[in-house]
Amino acid sequence: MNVGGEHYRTIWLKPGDDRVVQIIDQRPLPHAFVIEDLASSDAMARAIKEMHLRGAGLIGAAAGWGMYLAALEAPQASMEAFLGYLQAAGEKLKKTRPTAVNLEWAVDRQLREITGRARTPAEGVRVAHDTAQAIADEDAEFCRRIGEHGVKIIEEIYEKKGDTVHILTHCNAGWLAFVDYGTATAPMYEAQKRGIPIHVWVDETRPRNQGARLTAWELVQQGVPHTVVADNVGGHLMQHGLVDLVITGADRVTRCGDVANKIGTYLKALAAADNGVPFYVALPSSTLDWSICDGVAEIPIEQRGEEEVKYIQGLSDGEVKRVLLTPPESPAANYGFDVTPARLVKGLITERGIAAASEAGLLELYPERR
Ligand SMILES: CSC[C@H]1O[C@H](OP(=O)(O)O)[C@H](O)[C@@H]1O
Repeated sequence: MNVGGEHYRTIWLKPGDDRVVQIIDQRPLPHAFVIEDLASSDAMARAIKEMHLRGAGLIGAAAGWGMYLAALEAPQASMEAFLGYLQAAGEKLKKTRPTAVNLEWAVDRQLREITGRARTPAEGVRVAHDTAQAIADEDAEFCRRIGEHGVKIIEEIYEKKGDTVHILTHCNAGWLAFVDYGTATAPMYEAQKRGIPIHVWVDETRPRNQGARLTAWELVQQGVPHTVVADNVGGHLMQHGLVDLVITGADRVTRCGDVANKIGTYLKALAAADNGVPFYVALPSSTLDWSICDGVAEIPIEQRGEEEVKYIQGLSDGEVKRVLLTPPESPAANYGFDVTPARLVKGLITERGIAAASEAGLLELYPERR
């Protein structure tokens, strides 16, 4: 990914100090670009919970590196004490955010690899390091492949239309939400590379405004034409033929194809269905939860603090400020995610190809899950 012409990932081990993980702190974006050092598993847990970093794939990679930091700080005297510390650190990391399944998946993968491959704490540290790096590299590679599969949808629309393809996206499922490329944005970047003219409608995504702050910033960095719209504009745009395609990310997708994603996604899918606009969801397989089918009943939905709804942050006189938006007495509710039923999803763009949003469709791409 591109920041001021320089290539960055969203998370990496600090050059020259392999006891420190570095991340892009997403809180001051788009007004300041800040790199943060994280030197303990507690610091990583805090960074996930307080959303210094966010997005399903990135919190998975962060959990992987968080377990590596836990391995460094764990007692090294016996394997039993070492593993006990890692179990507890894993539980702490898993509790930070409940909806994106990547977090749980990365912690469990680390525990499995360490218990299966290490005989001493020193070996455990090495395995934790290699596994964290593998999770991050895999995330980037899977997103790259999602771009290659997803671009075919854009290409097809362009061939029929012969004019700019207008794509609507919600929240930030871009490279900031993963290790590189992103999911919803990967097909857009691939289209741009292939010379297909695109324009992106960016939902602002209240209350934290990941669309207005992060997706818009990413698209500026990549030079992709886009327009930020208030969250409620999508239906109007679709009614007037101004959206050819919707692509969003996902935080958890059930084996039956139900999709949990940022609050407001469901309303976009309803509007898309009513207007015959294809609604696609892009995700790596680390976002699939094979253990559940009914997303509305079974996916835990994160509720965050009311201050995220009541206050808004922006740049004023060169300073990032936070101002109160509501009467101070009004209580606010902050549901972070909603579930879009599989019937509203035209297809799931994965690293292995595009699947129908159904158990049969997913099993065709992932036969080892049968
Ligand atoms: C597919 S991950 C991007 C994703 O991240 C979101 O949530 P958050 O910013 O709260 O971590 C959201 O659901 C996006 O679509």
